[in-house]
Amino acid sequence: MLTQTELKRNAAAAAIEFVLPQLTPSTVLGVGTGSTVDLFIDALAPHKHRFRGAVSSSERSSARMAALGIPVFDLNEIPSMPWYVDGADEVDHELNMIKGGGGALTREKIVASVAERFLCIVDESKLVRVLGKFPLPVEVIPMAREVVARRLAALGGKPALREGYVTDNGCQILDVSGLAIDAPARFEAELNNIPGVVCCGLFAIAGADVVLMSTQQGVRQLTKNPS
Ligand SMILES: O=C(CO)[C@H](O)[C@H](O)COP(=O)(O)O
Repeated sequence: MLTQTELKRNAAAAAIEFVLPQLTPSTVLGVGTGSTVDLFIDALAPHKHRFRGAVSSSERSSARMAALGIPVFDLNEIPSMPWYVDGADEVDHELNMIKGGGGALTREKIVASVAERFLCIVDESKLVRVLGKFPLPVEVIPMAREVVARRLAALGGKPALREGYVTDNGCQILDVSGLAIDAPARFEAELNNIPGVVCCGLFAIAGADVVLMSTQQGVRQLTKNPS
């Protein structure tokens, strides 16, 4: 029986096999944040001479890549990238995701928006039928925290401040439990419209393009159903 860390390592290894043939000396990769991505970064480092470098979604991933000799670029210098590789807290069968358990949701959404495609790497515990069991992270401007919390409660959620946590952008996070998100793109748009919300951890308006999901039987590739 593989442990969750071993499953994450297998997903990271599968992501290396997936992106490696596509790397050229001019490729800049988008790299996300989290324990699965940490394993991806470690596996990517030995191949650093095959591509130009990376744009990262967090100070944490930037520091890890820099320590391993992977050049890290400012997003302002990079107009496009072929792939953004990141983990997720939940993924549904339509490849909508909840992200932000590690607090990097805003930069993740920004970097992902610049990439042509999103490659999501998860272990099988992250696959769900309906998103929302994992509390949805919502990054808020601190002075609007209570205003936003009331709006989230009115939408049926139970927001809880992530105590003592400040994002890389100097903001706070409300983790919203009690949601069953059956129309993820519509709900994402609704949350985006609340003044004071910087970003929500729903990735549905633009979800993943490919998911590599590590299971006890091997890594499965999920792709978006053509709509
Ligand atoms: O969204 C994220 C960080 O903001 C991560 O991708 C998500 O929390 C999954 O993390 P892990 O790979 O550690 O399970």
